[in-house]
Amino acid sequence: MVSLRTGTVVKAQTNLYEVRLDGEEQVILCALRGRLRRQAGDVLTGDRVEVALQDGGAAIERVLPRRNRLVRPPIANVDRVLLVQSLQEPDPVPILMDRVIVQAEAMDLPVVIAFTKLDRVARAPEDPLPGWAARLVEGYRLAGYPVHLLAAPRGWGVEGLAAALREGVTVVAGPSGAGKSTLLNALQPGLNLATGEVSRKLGRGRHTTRFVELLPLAGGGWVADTPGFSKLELPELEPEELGDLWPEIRRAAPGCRFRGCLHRSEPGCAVRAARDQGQIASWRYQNYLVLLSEVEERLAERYR
Ligand SMILES: Nc1nc2c(ncn2[C@@H]2O[C@H](COP(=O)(O)OP(=O)(O)OP(=O)(O)O)[C@@H](O)[C@H]2O)c(=O)[nH]1
Ligand SMILES: [Zn+2]
Repeated sequence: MVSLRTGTVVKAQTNLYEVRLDGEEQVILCALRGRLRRQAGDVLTGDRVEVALQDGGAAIERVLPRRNRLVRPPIANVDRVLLVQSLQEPDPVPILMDRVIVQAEAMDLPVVIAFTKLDRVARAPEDPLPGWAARLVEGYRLAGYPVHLLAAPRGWGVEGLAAALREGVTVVAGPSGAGKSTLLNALQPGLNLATGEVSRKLGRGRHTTRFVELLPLAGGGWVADTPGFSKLELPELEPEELGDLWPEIRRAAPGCRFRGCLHRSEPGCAVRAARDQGQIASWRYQNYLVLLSEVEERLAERYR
């Protein structure tokens, strides 16, 4: 008797796959069905698969269509990017955050922002933030991103973030030392990731071939054990496309006088008007201009 079931690959290794069948807690080890075997490596962590269960054995029969896929880490069907950034040590560099966000936006991935180490800049979770931090949070909230403020070792903000990650698969991004491992440990007390471990797993060492694993979170949902978006390069795009990757610019742009407005110095620019009215944070707008120049320079180099 063969029974066909669907499930999710939680860990793809060479020719061996850990699959969690829908509706079950347990993870089973699967081989690949012949025809798929030639394309090993085409089955990724996060893939939705059809599994044939037959006395004693389990084999992946088919990979169901993917909604998306990341190259680094190799993972399919990502639901969101969690951008983790400490409020202090390392200090936030907003344009670096915006570079990560632009990459996620280019893939249509929702972004959730978690500012960690709140206890370094506030005595209590409700205390007002220093001005610079308040402007940072405000700018991202104006853009429409959910922003969480946390101090995981004190339990501040952990529940709210857990609720935001309850569904689907999350890939974490953020600089070394931002508190990613600390945060994941707070979200899944069984994990016991050594602090500093996430980046070691990043594979900054050249020879690391490691397998991405989806870890279940205590409050529901899954998180990839390997961070993504560590490259700060912008995706290939035309200058006119950059604004689409900034939600607050995207919303205002239809009001611009000229189609193809780059929102720099064109007359009748609704994006600049929105900035003047405080609907777009001026630092976000400035970062957009910096990245716009970068996109233009890269384009110019291509024709040189
Ligand atoms: N005060 C305070 N310290 C924190 C907080 N979160 C993390 N830390 C500390 O910050 C340091 C770095 O935290 P990690 O969790 O290792 O950071 P990471 O992002 O995983 O770092 P990499 O693995 O290098 O990418 C550790 O010493 C943590 O104890 C926090 O909310 N408040
Ligand atoms: Zn404009």
